[in-house]
Amino acid sequence: MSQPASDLPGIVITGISGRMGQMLARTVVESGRARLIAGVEREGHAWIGQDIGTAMGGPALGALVTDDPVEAFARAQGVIDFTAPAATVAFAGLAAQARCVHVIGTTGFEDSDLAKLEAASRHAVLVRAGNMSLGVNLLTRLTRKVAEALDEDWDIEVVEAHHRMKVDAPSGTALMLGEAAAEGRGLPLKDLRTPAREGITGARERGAIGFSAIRGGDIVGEHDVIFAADGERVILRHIATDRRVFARGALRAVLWGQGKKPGQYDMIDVLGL
Ligand SMILES: NC(=O)c1ccc[n+]([C@@H]2O[C@H](COP(=O)([O-])OP(=O)(O)OC[C@H]3O[C@@H](n4cnc5c(N)ncnc54)[C@H](O)[C@@H]3O)[C@@H](O)[C@H]2O)c1
Ligand SMILES: O=C(O)C1=N[C@H](C(=O)O)CCC1
Repeated sequence: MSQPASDLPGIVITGISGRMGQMLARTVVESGRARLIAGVEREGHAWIGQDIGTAMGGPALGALVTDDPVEAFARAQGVIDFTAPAATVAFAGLAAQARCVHVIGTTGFEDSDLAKLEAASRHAVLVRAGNMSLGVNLLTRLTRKVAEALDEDWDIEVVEAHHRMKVDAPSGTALMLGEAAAEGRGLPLKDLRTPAREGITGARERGAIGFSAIRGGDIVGEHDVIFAADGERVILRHIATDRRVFARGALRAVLWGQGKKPGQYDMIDVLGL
């Protein structure tokens, strides 16, 4: 891997040592369409001060890992952020101050976090999606269409599976698919969402949308949207086998966001779906 010396957009990756952080670093550098200028990690992390490439076990890239996002964002045009909700909310304020395009892949936000991201997007471009892959974003469109076409005789269930280290459930993708299904039914997801099932739950409520989560091994991300009626089922499925699909989407988003008006966007905007 080597970096082009040019006026390509400068990118900072937060959570650089993470599963997605490292995949993003490789994707940005290999693309030749952007310059990786710094990686951000938590204060006290073993990678602070090291070159990103050498910290990842490869050749040097001429970009360091830092615990100072303010300084790093000041030199950048874009921030790609797959970390954790509290970190992302803090980065959103700093990225907006630096007028960087902030691409957010982090999942697991509370409504109060989302309000803070909305506030940051008044000053800068923010692109957020619970899944940045082309396949899943296309699947949200298909889900909405199928939910529109089938009445409430068809029960909707979203089933997702991820690796053993994932900390949030349902996944951001499952929520995107649930929102798409609810949109197809003409209501917000909060009105249709079934609480997690355990014990004597009673029979299923007509029209509700249910979620189930599996956690195990190194599963990258699998999602089924099941439409179940008496005597037949329709199942829409996406399987991710490589995190590169998320990283490619994030790179596309950070390049797309350059020069756009401040506001909050998603991958449907980026992909033009
Ligand atoms: N939207 C998508 O397409 C997509 C795809 C994959 C993962 N994700 C989401 O991205 C997030 C990260 O996933 P992961 O598998 O890479 O997790 P991970 O635990 O491997 O990596 C997270 C990284 O963030 C760092 N971090 C946490 N707080 C920080 C802070 N305050 N400052 C700097 N760095 C900080 C951690 O040290 C870690 O290196 C999760 O929310 C996950 O659900 C989204
Ligand atoms: O590995 C993860 O964590 C993933 N998170 C996103 C989600 O919550 O849907 C996307 C898939 C991988």
